[in-house]
Amino acid sequence: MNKSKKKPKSNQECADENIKVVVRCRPMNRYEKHAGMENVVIMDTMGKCVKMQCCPMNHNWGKPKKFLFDSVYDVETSQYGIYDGSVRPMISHMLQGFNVTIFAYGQTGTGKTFTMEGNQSEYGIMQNAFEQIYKFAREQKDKRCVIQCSYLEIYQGKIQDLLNSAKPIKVNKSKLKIPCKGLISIVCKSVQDIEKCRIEGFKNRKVAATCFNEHSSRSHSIFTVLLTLRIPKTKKIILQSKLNLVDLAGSESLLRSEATPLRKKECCEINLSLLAVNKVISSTVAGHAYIPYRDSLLTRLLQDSFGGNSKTLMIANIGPAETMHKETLTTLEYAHQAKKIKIAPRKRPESLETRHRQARIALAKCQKELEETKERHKEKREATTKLMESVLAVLTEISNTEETVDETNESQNLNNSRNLRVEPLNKKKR
Ligand SMILES: Nc1ncnc2c1ncn2[C@@H]1O[C@H](COP(=O)(O)OP(=O)(O)OP(=O)(O)O)[C@@H](O)[C@H]1O
Repeated sequence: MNKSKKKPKSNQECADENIKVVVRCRPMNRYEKHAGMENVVIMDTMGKCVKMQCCPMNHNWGKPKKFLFDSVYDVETSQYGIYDGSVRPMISHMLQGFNVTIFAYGQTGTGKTFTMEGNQSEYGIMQNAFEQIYKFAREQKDKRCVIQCSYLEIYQGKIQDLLNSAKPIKVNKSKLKIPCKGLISIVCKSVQDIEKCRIEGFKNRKVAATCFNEHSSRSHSIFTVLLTLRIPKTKKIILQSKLNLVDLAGSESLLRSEATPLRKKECCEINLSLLAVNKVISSTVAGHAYIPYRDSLLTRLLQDSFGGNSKTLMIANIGPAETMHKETLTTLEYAHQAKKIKIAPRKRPESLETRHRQARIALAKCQKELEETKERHKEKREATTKLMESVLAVLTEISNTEETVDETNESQNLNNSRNLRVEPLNKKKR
């Protein structure tokens, strides 16, 4: 029998333009090199594919696992290389009015903070993004461009304002959307201003040495840039968009970390919130009606990036060493799954204008229908009145006729009775 087998869709075919997933592999660190570890990851930048060798530690050699992504960056890729290849187009979307989220995801010590924040010698995504945004702002000669920023971290299930550490952020648990009321937002007139905020906030982040990373972030951080473009005379907003730059804390194995009780507690919180991210990704991809955004603060804050009105870039950071094999595989599997999420962002404020226009059109349509119905009713009422009049006329005529008939009958009866001869009752007919 000639059974036509359905060709399985490759990840590229399922690709949704609104969520891009790229993978970046950091070089072996000093410790890994010193220990002479095997490299278990092959980064095929041209083929946009990551091949994962089976782990020599598990003596489980076989065919390497293959994962396709939107882009793949190997150890040779510079910070600017990843910016130019995958981040610049996202910032361009933001400058066109879309909300954009860029987040670094992966195991501890794989280079998430390095990718987002850079170091003294190389800019990270954040500084390069600021340059691009302010270049755009400078070009807006006849418009007023306002850029604001806020910077928060989620540490042990609490939100902390990194630009105003004195003020705790109240979490409104009943609200599903944005639970962080009171977060400070600073207007920044230049790249220097916004960079000052980033540095200031970065200093306030919870960082600690762990056995995997000397400067491990113990919290998830979200740096938000809000761009508003107005016409100076009318103050009308012609463009408003938001950029979320997210540096997630890395997942780490409790069993493998020789951690203090505090580090273990932090580790549990981090792993739980990352698990919540993974659950949100799985449920969204599976098309479940209920997506568990409420499982953690992180997923509540990132709700828009996974299923709402945002274009999203996920940078999955991995390490090449055999000791990280299991964690790298998990990161790649989740990143691969995230690629299948479908989101439909709308431009802002075009979306607002569009919605207003659509509402106006709908209103005009309703008014037209109302008028038509009124007209139809008027016609019907007139027809009904006419009909009623005709009915009345007919009824009147009938009653007149009846009266005439009655009168005729009465006079007839009278005549009849006059003509009647009263015969004696006892007279028999012959
Ligand atoms: N692509 C890279 N090139 C050179 N060095 C890198 C690269 N990626 C990471 N590193 C270095 O690796 C170390 C760990 O990186 P980083 O702190 O950014 O990891 P992380 O994923 O943010 O970790 P954590 O989740 O624990 O915060 C740093 O010293 C960093 O400079």
